[in-house]
Amino acid sequence: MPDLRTEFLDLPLANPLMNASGVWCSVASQLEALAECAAGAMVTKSCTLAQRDGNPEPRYRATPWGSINSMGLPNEGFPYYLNYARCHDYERKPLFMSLAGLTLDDNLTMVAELREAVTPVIMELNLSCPNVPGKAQVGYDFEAMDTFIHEIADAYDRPFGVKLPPYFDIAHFDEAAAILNAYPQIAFVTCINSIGNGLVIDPVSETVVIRPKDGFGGIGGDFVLPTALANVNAFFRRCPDKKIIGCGGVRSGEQVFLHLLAGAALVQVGTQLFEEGPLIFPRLLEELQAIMTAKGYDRITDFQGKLKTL
Ligand SMILES: O=C1NC(=O)NC(C(=O)O)N1
Repeated sequence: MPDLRTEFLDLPLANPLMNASGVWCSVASQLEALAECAAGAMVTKSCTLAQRDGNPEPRYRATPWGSINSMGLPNEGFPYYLNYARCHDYERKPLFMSLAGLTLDDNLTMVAELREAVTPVIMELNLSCPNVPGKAQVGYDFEAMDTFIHEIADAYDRPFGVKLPPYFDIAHFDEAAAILNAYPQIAFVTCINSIGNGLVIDPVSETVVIRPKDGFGGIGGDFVLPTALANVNAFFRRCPDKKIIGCGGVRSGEQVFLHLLAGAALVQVGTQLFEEGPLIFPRLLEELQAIMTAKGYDRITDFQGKLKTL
């Protein structure tokens, strides 16, 4: 039976799977379900300094190929998730905490408090929420991204990671990686967040399917897989001293396999977890093991990051 165990930042994990921030991780009951499920790690919903209701509903819609969402960062506020982080059983699995402050100052306030808190939680700095009306994604403003990371790295004393939007231009992969490589404290890069500001239209009602922003929202699911794999592999090639966490388009063991092949150390599940719940994890692990058995791989490192080119 192939061995799915792995490690991340010197922590042992039962397997490389975890939820994507925002899915099944907003309140304690969901977080407890993730702590008990088969996933090797877990991350909290991106939090802002204060509690937020988020955007008006309907703000999420599943489609045959994935999903569109404009949640607008609804969350219980930083203290709620910091309290959960204090109570989490780290022997069971690592916990990541996603921060998405609406301003640099808010992020610095949260990071300063996280620094003081005695907890082994791993910080994932979300630079890529596409759904807060009027707020451009920091990940698409390289000067702002450099400033945010510089200030936050200064204010925080531990390794952390960043959640990036998808990039679509080689020059942008180069520029983003150059910024990240200037900060050894950035231990990992999570690629990708949803593809921002897509538009799903119902042909029968001739209407958009979500209320916020005239129906514009982040796209997840099957359609984003090639872009997710490209971003994972682009940063895997450009940031040899950092780990890459893959996110986007995972609905079966095959896509987990592809993310790992492209260079991901861990793989996050979003849309399909939203639809299927935490029982998706045993299914994905079984499917991944079947693929590894068929290919004669005994462990993840037998193929991780070993994508071939022609
Ligand atoms: O970073 C985020 N990405 C998304 O696709 N949606 C959520 C949100 O809107 O809260 N945040």
